[in-house]
Amino acid sequence: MEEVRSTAAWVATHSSHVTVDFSGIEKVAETMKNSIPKVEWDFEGIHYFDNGPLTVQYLLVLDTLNFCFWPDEEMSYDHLASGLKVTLESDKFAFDADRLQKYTGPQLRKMLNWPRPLPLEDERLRLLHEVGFELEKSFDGKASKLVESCDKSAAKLVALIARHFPGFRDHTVYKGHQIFLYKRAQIFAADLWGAFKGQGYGDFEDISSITIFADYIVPAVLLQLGVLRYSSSLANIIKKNTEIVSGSEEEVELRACSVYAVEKMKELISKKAGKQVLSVELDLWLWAFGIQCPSLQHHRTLSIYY
Ligand SMILES: Nc1nc2c(c(CN[C@H]3C=C[C@H](O)[C@@H]3O)cn2[C@@H]2O[C@H](COP(=O)(O)O)[C@@H](O)[C@H]2O)c(=O)[nH]1
Repeated sequence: MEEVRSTAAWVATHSSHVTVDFSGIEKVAETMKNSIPKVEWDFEGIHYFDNGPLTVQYLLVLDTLNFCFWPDEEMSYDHLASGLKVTLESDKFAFDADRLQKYTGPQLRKMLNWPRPLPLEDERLRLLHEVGFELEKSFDGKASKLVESCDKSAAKLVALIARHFPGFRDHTVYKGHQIFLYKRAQIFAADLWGAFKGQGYGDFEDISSITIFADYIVPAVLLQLGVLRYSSSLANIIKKNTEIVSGSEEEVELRACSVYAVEKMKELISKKAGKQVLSVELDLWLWAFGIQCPSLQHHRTLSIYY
């Protein structure tokens, strides 16, 4: 999304807690120019897929709830993806718009096979209800209709989602400037593209316009790769597992500098390799690398956006 790229760049050129290290980017680009990383979408084998509209419904529900697992140290993304998959395989009407509007906490925990309250459980329910209500009101209850109305444009899909679903409006004000990150809206487009291998509901002419998804894993990976640098006070906060407030300068700089750094990395690798690399591909490689590093210390922000 252009407004994600340009506003993330504004943060990166005005930041102080997090800075982008271009020599780090150069080094990573140099190592990757010949072997551009290809991580398979669903490399874990945990997602529902039937090559049809029900998969689109599954991915929208998945990305409605795809945030903030860290408060429960036993919970991670794969519990969400696989729990929703099992739910849909045992009841193909489970994600119908009217059903989404009525789920309760105990029902959601049962879906995810979770023995205790989920992190931000009330918010997860509110967001599920919101998506069910809006799908019913504007898209005949079907996420596939939402995707069909975006003319094969990922950017249009992200804009449509931001317009219809307040819970996906991942933006903030940083030093008086509005910054757009749209992590869950963009990852929904990328999940469609990955699941359907660029065909059918995943056929986007402008998938190259999607940036990385500003979550809490990728910034930590970029720090480890020497692509990002943290101030000593920020490094300390993260080391002590102290929470960082949503909307704070530190949080916005962690997320936006990650987007900007990978956009720069993408440009450099594409130039060196002589062919276009996608941010979506770099993201998946960075994220997969991150979740395999058990010692990775990421920042902790309570957020419904990532
Ligand atoms: N940047 C980026 N962030 C991603 C993903 C994914 C999953 N992508 C699926 C698509 C294809 C693959 O096969 C994956 O299965 C989740 N996340 C974010 O990470 C955090 C979860 O971390 P932990 O608490 O350790 O599970 C949380 O903010 C979540 O929103 C990604 O791809 N990129």
